[in-house]
Formats: sequence, structure tokens, C-alpha cells
Amino acid sequence: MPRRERNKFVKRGQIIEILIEDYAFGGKGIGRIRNEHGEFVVFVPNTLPGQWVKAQVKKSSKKYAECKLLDVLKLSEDEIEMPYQDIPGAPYIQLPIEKQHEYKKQSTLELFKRIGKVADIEDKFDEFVSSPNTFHYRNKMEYGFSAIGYDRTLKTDVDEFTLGFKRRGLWWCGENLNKDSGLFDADVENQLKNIKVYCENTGLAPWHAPRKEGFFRYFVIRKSYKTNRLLFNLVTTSHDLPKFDLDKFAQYLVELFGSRVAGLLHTINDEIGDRTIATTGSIDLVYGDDKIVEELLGLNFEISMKSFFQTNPKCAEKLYSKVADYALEKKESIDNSVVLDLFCGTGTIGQIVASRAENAKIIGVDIVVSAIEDAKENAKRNVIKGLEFYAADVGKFLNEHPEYKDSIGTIILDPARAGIAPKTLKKIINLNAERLVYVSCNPATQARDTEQLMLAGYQLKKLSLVDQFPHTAHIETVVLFEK
Ligand SMILES: C[S@@+](CC[C@H](N)C(=O)[O-])C[C@H]1O[C@@H](n2cnc3c(N)ncnc32)[C@H](O)[C@@H]1O
Repeated sequence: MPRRERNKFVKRGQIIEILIEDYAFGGKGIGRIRNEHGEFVVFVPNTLPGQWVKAQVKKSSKKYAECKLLDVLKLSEDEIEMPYQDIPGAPYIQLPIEKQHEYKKQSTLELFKRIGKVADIEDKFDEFVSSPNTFHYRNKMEYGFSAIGYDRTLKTDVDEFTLGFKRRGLWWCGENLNKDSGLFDADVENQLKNIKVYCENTGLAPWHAPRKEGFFRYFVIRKSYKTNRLLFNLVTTSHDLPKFDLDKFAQYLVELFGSRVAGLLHTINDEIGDRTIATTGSIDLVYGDDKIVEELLGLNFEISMKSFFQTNPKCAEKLYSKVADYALEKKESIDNSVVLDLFCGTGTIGQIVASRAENAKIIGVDIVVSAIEDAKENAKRNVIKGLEFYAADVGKFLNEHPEYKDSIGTIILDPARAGIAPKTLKKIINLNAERLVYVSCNPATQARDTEQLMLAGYQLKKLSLVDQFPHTAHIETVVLFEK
């Protein structure tokens, strides 16, 4: 076994307090420890230059250490007071949005230079697209129940029924969301404390993470910006279910939100893993409908609880417009042709492109069966012709369709955070398409795939950044490749 290299600065598990001096891609703040042995780099995620933070060393090598953020002890001078409850999901909410954009742009371009080996990436940069709503932009939130809370004054965990988010850095602790976080629907979040009281008054137990037991687990909410309606999913274990009246809970939600309630689902999750949806559990409709409708660029999309849908729909319109613009820039390679929309989710991009093209045949492929079912329904609902959808792994699908080699002009790609598996990327390259429009929610894996695409003869023509997730380190990128 190779010997782990030690350093003379920090040890694994050690808790340190450090000033963040620089910012690296993905929200990794960089701090430096200086002593008689020299200088040592420490990475702390979700921090920014100027902050003093408390962090715990998770991994350390001879050259650097990676830490987990425990607390922000002092804000940076750039940060400003906000009227929202701070939550781990919005680490940069106090930083003015223009500053957030600067960090995101600079660190993403740096990544394409370093990992993608695109030396002239600044020349290829096209546009930084801002989110139309800076606050309250999300259409889905997952709140968790916990039997252990956190006392911010005493800075310690306490036995308490909570409904909200995990305490940053403490997987076993929850914290109540007592007011609007600035990310989701303000009315819903201002009522969450009452929903917590309702659940607590049943006498049934919230989830105890270390013991892996309890009744209440998650409360998931989807919102439609088109209809302003809400779809709820209460996730519990099965043991005490006979003691909980689901219909009464549905009526309580109607009391709180009136006709905004589209439906209530109930999921049984007896698995110990930290996920809302169990692979073995059931999901049943308690009240109303199990879907909501959202509108994007004039098209309607029906969304179920399980299917993937962009979390910031207003900004998704901007993202999809950019993708459609890149794809249709050379309209002759789309009209009267076959276009592949790989990792298509509920088929939004394919439908937008099809509705703007003439006589194009768009083939969407995604591994999630329910997303493909939604995609087919959506295409019917929008009366868009020329779309075909397949539920399959992209790699397997391409193995089964050798006829697409040398016959496709444009491929649209929108993989999940892990990027495109190397074997699948080879198959995509083998199709020999002239143009690729590659959308990514993780530019680190996209930059990795960029190097392979360039080695295979593609050139990166242009790149745009879309700020789909303000107040987080995340950024969406759209890259046009051409042969
Ligand atoms: C970022 S989402 C794409 C969303 C879609 N373009 C949209 O706008 O709705 C990534 C999608 O990749 C799918 N996916 C992940 N691995 C896959 C695979 N091996 N083959 C096919 N689809 C896959 C996921 O189910 C997910 O829907």
C-alpha cells in the first residue's frame, strides 16, 4: 500500500480557523497556513475571499488539505446583511450578485484552460446570462425532519423536533426553517414552522439520523410558476403510519394554501439511506393531482414528483434559448435532418428546437422511464411533430443504432453532473456529427470531455455561462463544438 504523505501543517480531523484568500472553481475557498516550514494550501468549500472560517480537515496530503466548512466566523467585507434565514444551500446569498458572477466567470474560464486545455478560452467566451429572478427562483425544495436540532447560541446539538435543512457540517443535526430562505416560495417557507408544529403535535417521532429510526423523514414541495400551484410529497417510514391521518394532513395544507394545493403524495421510505425516494418503497396519491404544469418559452410541460426538471424555470428559458440559438445558428444542419437530444430528461430542449425548425426529426434519449413518459405526453400536449423519445442508457442506445453514424448533423448533449462516461463519449464521437451543443451543470466534467472532443477533431467555437443557481457555487454552461 502506498504510504500516505504527511505534512508539517495539519492533521486529518483537526479543526482550524483560517482566512480565505482566493476562490477556485466550484466555490472552493483557498486559505494558506504559513509557519517556519513554509506555506501550505487549504481548500474550504462554499467560502469566499475575506471570510474567516472554522473548518475541519478531511483529507491532507504533502501539498494541500481539503476541509469541511463548520462555521463562518467573520463575513468578508463584500457581504451585506440579508432579510432571509441563512441555509447551507445558499452559501453566497450575502455576496452581491455582480460579485458572484465575477467569481463564477473567472473560475469557470480558468477550468477550461487548465482541464480542457483551451488556451484561448477568453476569446471563445460569448455571454454571461443572469438569472431573471435573483431571489425566490427555485421550483423545488426538499426539507428534512430531524430529532436532533442545533442551538446557535450555545453552539451545540440539542434534542428537538425540527423541520428544515441540515446544520452545515453536522449530518446528524437539523435546523428549523423559521422564515423565508430567499430561494423558494416565501409563503410556503413562512408557513413551514406551522407545518412542523402540526407534525410534532401528532406525537410521532421525527427521523433520528444516528439511530436511523423515526416516522417523519422529508417534506418535498414542487411549485409551478405558470399556475402558482404546489405539489407536496410527505416521506415517512411505514411503522407508525396507521397512527397518522394523511387525509387530515392534506386538509391542513388546503387550510394553509387554499387552491394553491395541486396535490399531496405520500412516500414510504423504510431504507436507512439519506434519500427522499426509496428504491423499494411506494408512492401514493393522497389528494388532488400527482403532477403540475409548467410553461417554458410558450410550451407546456407536465412534471411529476420524480422527473427531472430545471430548478430555476425562468432562467431555464434563457438557458434553452441559448441552446436553441447555438443549434439553429446553422439551420440547414437541423431542417429536414435527424437531431439527437441525448440525456433529454423530459424532452424540453428537443421540443423547443423542433418547434423552431422545419421538418426536423428529433430523437430524445434518457435513462429515466418516467421522464420519457412525461416527454412523450408533453410533445403531444404541445402538438409538436417530429419527436421520438426512448428510455435507454445513451451508450446502449447508440450500440443498437449504428445507422446514425455519419448521418447526424447536430447532437445536443445535457448529461448529469458526472458528465459523459468515457465509453459513451467515444460512441458519440464515432457518430461523426458536424456540430455538438453541449449543456452542462458541471463544467469540471465538461472541461474534461472538452479535451477528448478536441483530440477527436472538434473545435470549441463558443461558450456561454448561465447563472441558473444564484447564491450557490453552481453554474450552467453551454458550449458549441464544430468539426
Ligand atoms: C441535466 S439532466 C438533462 C435534462 C434535460 N435536458 C432537460 O432539460 O430536461 C441529465 C439527464 O441525464 C439522464 N441520464 C443520466 N445518465 C444517463 C445515461 N447513462 N443514459 C441516458 N440518460 C442518462 C438523467 O436521467 C437526466 O434526466
